[in-house]
Amino acid sequence: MAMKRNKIAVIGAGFTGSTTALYLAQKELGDIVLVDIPQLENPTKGKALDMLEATPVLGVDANIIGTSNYEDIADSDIVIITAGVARKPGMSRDDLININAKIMKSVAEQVKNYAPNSFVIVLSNPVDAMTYVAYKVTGFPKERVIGQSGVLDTARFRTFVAQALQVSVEDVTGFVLGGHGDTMVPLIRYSFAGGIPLEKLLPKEELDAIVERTRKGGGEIVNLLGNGSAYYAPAAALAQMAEAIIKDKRRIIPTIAYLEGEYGYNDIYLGVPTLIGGNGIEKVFELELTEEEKAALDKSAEAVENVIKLVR
Ligand SMILES: NC(=O)C1=CN([C@@H]2O[C@H](COP(=O)(O)OP(=O)(O)OC[C@H]3O[C@@H](n4cnc5c(N)ncnc54)[C@H](O)[C@@H]3O)[C@@H](O)[C@H]2O)C=CC1
Ligand SMILES: O=C([O-])CC(=O)C(=O)O
Repeated sequence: MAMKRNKIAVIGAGFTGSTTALYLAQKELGDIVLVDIPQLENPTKGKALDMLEATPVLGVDANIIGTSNYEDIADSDIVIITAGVARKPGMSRDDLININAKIMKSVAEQVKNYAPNSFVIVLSNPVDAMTYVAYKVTGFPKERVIGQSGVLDTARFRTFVAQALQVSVEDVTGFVLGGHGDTMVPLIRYSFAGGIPLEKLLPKEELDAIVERTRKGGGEIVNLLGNGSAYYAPAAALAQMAEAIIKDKRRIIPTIAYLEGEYGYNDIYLGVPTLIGGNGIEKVFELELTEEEKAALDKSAEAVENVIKLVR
């Protein structure tokens, strides 16, 4: 049997979607279908063609098309959903719930119809609740519907730690649990630089400040950009998750997973450490938490539950 390239659909060809498509092409992970609404069909085709014309210079083979026709996502192996509205200064991610839930429902219906065997990776905010909507509407098994927050949140944490220590970002690992909001729970106890616990390398006040900056990391970019939210780092996170599935890398990375009893929560999507490979989410790691850490996670889960309640 002839081998075929993977097919990856990216729904929403705005800042995060188009940047993700470019990273996917650069990593030569498969052919890419960029989808946006009919009113933006020409700009979407234009972005795709422009990217395609970069491939000879980049030295990668990937077909890239732009479309507003969902038939074009037929039989995609992976569908990345970035469709929706981004927040502006002064807004919280949760303020997007009504408008983005509507968009997510319509997109998830199309994914269910045209790409029934795909792995779905959700970015649209509020992302924990949007991943829940995608899961319910597609009816796909929980292993195949995954949300992105933790790779981005730990990337921000790692950046700030590396800056403080003046060391390579590669040697810093982070660990963030909970919802993708200001209540997220970066766990210092599980974070290291070159295997050395961060608590041995930085004073408590400095670590506390890094935790606080990480929690508000999305808002920091929103305030700087003025009219939209982060996209380079979020897109890099999406490409890493797609790569983990396509190459069956069996990476241990934090993702937004459906919980059925893990950490004491039920019928909720929440950020937790997971094993990601060729079958999607292959495992949720349940760790012992201190009382203080568990209380912080409970608070974050409650904030997520309050939003999911609105779409359940
Ligand atoms: N989970 C996370 O860590 C992050 C989440 N986000 C979220 O991702 C979403 C996208 O952000 P950006 O790309 O910056 O926004 P953007 O506004 O640049 O792009 C969104 C695109 O979605 C399109 N769209 C709307 N309805 C659609 C539909 N039914 N089908 C296809 N496309 C549709 C819009 O036309 C637009 O082009 C936002 O909700 C944002 O809050 C952004 C960064 C990080
Ligand atoms: O802050 C936002 O609205 C976008 C986002 O989720 C992030 O950059 O973490």
